[in-house]
Amino acid sequence: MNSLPVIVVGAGPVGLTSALALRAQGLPVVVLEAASAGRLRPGSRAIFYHRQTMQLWEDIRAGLGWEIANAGLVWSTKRTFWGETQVYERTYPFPPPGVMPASTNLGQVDAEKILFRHCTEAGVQFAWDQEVTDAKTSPEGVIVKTSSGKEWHSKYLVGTDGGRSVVRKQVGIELEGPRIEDAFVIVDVAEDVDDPIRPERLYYYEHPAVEKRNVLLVPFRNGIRADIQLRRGDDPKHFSDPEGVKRWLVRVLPEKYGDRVTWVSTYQFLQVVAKSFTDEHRRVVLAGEAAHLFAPFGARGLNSGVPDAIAAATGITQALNAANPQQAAAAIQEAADRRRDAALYNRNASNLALEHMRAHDWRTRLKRKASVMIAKYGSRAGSYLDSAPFGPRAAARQASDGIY
Ligand SMILES: O=C(O)CCc1cccc(O)c1
Repeated sequence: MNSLPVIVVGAGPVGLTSALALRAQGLPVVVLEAASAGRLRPGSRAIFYHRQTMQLWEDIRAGLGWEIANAGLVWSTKRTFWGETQVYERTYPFPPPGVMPASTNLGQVDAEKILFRHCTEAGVQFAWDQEVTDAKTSPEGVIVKTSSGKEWHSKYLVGTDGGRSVVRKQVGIELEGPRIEDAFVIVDVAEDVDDPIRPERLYYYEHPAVEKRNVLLVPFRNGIRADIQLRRGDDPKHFSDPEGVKRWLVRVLPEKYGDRVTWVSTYQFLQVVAKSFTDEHRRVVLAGEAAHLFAPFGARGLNSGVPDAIAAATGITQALNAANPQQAAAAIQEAADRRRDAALYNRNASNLALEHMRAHDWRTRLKRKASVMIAKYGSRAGSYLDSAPFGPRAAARQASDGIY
């Protein structure tokens, strides 16, 4: 059987980005996807794309970053409350023409539709209904078996098949890290386009209408994401079954949204990173959720999956053009190590956000309380309260040239 230069496993946003980045290098690409053509995954999932992410998309495919920027909703005001008191507000000016917004907000399903169209226009080949059942690497390449009974041979493979990645398991790479005990319920509601809420990101510590639970509201194009942080001892079902969702949702959003729920999910977040982003033969590179899973606060999931995908494509291109096998292996290892370093940095950033929200440590509780007391006298304390639930603003500098 002829060996393809590279296969991508998984047609989610990171897989589609890998495919486009490989096409940008002039390589033929086949994407294997377990689902059938046209599948639509429920839920908003990733909704928040940083400017760097849109710029990376624009770099690999002219017009793509801008299309996603324009398709999304740009909220320019963020506000934070402690109980009933507003402790911070900031409004950003709209960027001048030609400058990408600092972020845009678009449901992952809609971003995927745009990425998929660009992939087909760029000549990416898709093989649907191809659930990977077996993946083996050797010094020569990769052999993948799929549920359809087909066997696929390639020199390299990008594993973007999500948190339960079969590719990762097949090549014997484990995820390391904890599961956070606190539970969060995340709800999407459809926006009322004739009478939308103001496009503002709101964070409430101790929301008075929901017995002092923390609540985050993030508007995105045609929708709003509402997250509630449950208390220890709360029964997640009480907040996530249809009646339960409605009970708390209509206390944090106008009543009409109680009948506009489109998706509900309960999470206990994993904060895990793969032990290695490549296999022993340097033939597979893991990217996105196949390589790391973080809590969404700080939006470091897809925003780091995109640079993972591009690093994998660059490493594989270098390996295919390398003068000898040692040089090829070094190119793959370098890409894998760089993105693993970035993932460790991103996990730490996400851990800091979670620790701030959970406030299990007395020092965090003290710092938060002190900040509330002085927030009315200056914006620094308020700014801390506003940004801390999302972790440090900085991207993974040392690890990834300033990208997530
Ligand atoms: O305000 C921010 O910087 C991030 C807001 C956000 C967006 C999407 C998901 C999430 O958990 C937080």
